[in-house]
Amino acid sequence: MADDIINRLQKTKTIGIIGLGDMGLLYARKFSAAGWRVIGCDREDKYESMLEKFAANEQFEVLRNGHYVSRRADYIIYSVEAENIRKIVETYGPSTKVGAIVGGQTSCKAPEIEAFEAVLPEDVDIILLHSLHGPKVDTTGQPLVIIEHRALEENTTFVNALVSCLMSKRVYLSAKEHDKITADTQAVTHAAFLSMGVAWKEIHQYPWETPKWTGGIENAKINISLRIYANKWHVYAGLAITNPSAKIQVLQYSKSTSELFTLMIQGKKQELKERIMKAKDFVFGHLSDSHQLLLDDDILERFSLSKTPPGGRQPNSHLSLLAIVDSWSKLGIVPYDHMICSTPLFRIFLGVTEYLFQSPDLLQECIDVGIDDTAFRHDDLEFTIAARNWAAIIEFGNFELYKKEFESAQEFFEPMLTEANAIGNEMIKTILQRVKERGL
Ligand SMILES: NC(=O)C1=CN([C@@H]2O[C@H](COP(=O)(O)OP(=O)(O)OC[C@H]3O[C@@H](n4cnc5c(N)ncnc54)[C@H](OP(=O)(O)O)[C@@H]3O)[C@@H](O)[C@H]2O)C=CC1
Ligand SMILES: O=C(O)C(=O)Cc1ccc(O)cc1
Repeated sequence: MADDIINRLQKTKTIGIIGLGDMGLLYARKFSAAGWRVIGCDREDKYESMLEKFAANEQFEVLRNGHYVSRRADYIIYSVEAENIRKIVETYGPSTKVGAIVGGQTSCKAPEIEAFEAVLPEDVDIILLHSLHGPKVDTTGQPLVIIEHRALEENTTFVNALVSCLMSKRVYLSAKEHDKITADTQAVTHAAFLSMGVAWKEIHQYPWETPKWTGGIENAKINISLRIYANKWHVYAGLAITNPSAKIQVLQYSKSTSELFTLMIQGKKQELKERIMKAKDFVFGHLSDSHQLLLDDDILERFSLSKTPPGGRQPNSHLSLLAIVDSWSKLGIVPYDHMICSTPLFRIFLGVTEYLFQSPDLLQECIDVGIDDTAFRHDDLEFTIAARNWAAIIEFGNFELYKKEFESAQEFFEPMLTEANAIGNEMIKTILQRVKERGL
């Protein structure tokens, strides 16, 4: 975008952020550093502490509550818990400045739009955002979804001028398209790693202390699972529970997991192999011979949390990876089509899955282990139960139970979360660099 347009807009426009948590703060800092006038607030009862925290050292202004932000800002971004979006918009929406634009950063757009349409005056435009990464990830090159739901052309120009400082890859979608794709790239991805965490907790094992889980693929599973458990439960609960497509997809993931596991314990090797090969063909069949793998086991080998030198890759049934390919195939999803809304975690999940399915010997080894080796039976049983439990919690939309399950595993992993986050950051940086080099 031309600098003169940005400069002109910066002289007249004010950006408002309601919710100065992790993502709101990221936006407030980025926009104010780029020269925009930014005002923001968090919950009113935290006003004094927010002033203390931010007034002296930040370039944005902290106000008492969302009314003060709404009446002054030309673009107001709600960056609050998904569960509460309706209530919060009902509180501050009527105070929106005449002719302003309103948007939100919540991870599922159907409830956000519903709230805005129900509450906002008609003279207010609606342009939604969703940065597809966590608050600690560099915004450069990451997907940023923009949903121009109800907007005059001059207002879309303004929002595009504003977000250009994030240097993200802008993706224009409808709210419906966004929710359908992110159900896969986010909700199911999280369901898989949440289930791994619960399974480890249930068998009372820290995977970095057990030689069974060594090697690159295992490092990716461990680091990502712990990365999720180091975050806030409401982010994951909100994006899964409020997204209707997520319920269907997470349920299929659980169904695929239990059906594959059943074939394993029944010893039905031929049936298992046929089902896996059929799913493989659907998901990866279109890749050309020159397709370069997103990841390989070696590149992930060094990101280990283990204190003892890595003993090299160990055989595993990789039920969690077999099940994602089976569920993509059952739902008719080609995950490569979802790269436009990919998060770092999804790219890693797809990367390790692709590696497994594109390495014929490794895939055969999984099938053999699944059928002939009982070493992973208990783990796979717990994984199957955990996947079903998450699917039920999401299907019934139970935030309280989600929180309880999440925090119980979070507590189990607590001693390792800081270290896992640090190593996870390094792993993600390396992988993103590689993905970038390949222009993906
Ligand atoms: N974290 C992530 O990786 C990403 C999150 N998102 C989405 O962005 C949104 C924000 O997430 P995130 O920043 O991580 O979460 P946080 O919990 O860090 O931030 C939300 C903030 O909003 C505050 N808040 C609650 N009610 C009000 C209110 N009435 N007025 C003003 N502020 C209020 C919260 O206060 P309190 O905690 O006291 O309730 C909290 O500080 C969520 O919808 C999430 O799904 C999107 C992309 C990435
Ligand atoms: O990459 C992930 O899946 C994360 O865990 C971070 C995240 C969480 C919520 C979002 O809406 C977008 C990104």
